[in-house]
Amino acid sequence: MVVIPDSYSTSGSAKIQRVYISPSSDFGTPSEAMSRNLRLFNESLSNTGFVIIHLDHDPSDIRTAASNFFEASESDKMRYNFGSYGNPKGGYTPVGVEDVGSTSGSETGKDWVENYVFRVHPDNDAADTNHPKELVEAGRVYFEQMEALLKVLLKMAAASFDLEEDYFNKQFWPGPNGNALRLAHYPPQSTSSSTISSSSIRYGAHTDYQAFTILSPDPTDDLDGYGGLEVMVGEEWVKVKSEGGLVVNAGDLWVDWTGGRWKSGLHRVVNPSSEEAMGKSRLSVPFFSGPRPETLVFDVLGGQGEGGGVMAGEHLRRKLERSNL
Ligand SMILES: O=C(O)CCC(=O)C(=O)O
Ligand SMILES: [Fe+2]
Repeated sequence: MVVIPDSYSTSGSAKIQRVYISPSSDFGTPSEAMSRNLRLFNESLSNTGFVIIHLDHDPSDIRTAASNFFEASESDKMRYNFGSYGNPKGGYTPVGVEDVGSTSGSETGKDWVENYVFRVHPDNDAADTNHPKELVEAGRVYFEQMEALLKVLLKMAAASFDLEEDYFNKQFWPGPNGNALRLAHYPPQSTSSSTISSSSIRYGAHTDYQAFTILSPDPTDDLDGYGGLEVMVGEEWVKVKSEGGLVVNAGDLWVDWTGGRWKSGLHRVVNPSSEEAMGKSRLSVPFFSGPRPETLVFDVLGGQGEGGGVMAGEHLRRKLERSNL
């Protein structure tokens, strides 16, 4: 039984809503509860670009596998570096390479994060590249859970705009699509790193590049002094309190798909402010989703219009180039 905490108030009238969903939700026969959830989902994404999803979910296996991996020495981890961040094979990227803020014009310098990325689909099987076995096994299970949830979210999106149930799902499957799992590890900041400048934060302000991102945040994010994920609502940075839910946000493509009705919320990960939290690491697990790269994304309500539409893969490529400069 999942208990949903009270809906999440932020500044002004814009609220990040909490929505309970079950993976077996049938959007073809809407019930009263379902209509309410759909309304909150739509409202939350329109006002903030974020929504918190509560469901039966246990990320402990992937979190344990990721923590074990990041504990290894730098040279061991570098054996799994297969190129720049965003390369098709994924793999390990050390601290001091990515600068995600530059994709949205914010200047905080290199991000204080190391990460591991992989994709699982028939034409780009994670097992074909030399990924660490323990990570891939736990990752494969988690990836499948995220894809199941994504399918439900895409149905909710279609229902929000009175489109046929599989309107968006058909743009993702059959793949290969833009889905990718990222394991993000933010090392303790009490130990200084020469690759990082003093203006750096854990992850600079940015919007996500594709469709939905489904994030399992670090549970300590809810505590005061621990930093963590923040989203810009109106003119204010607001701390995202997941309270056990998964944080879902709409990436840039939703702005194109919805003609701007849904926001691609600007977000960042800030440094801890308490002495205690500075000595702790943070681990988050975002799952990014995107349609097949050749998908032309245009306003589903307004039509394709004059020269409208953005090619999903092209948009992703441009954003990744900027983040690695
Ligand atoms: O670590 C987090 O909580 C957020 C990560 C993020 O924004 C991203 O990977 O795009
Ligand atoms: Fe993000």
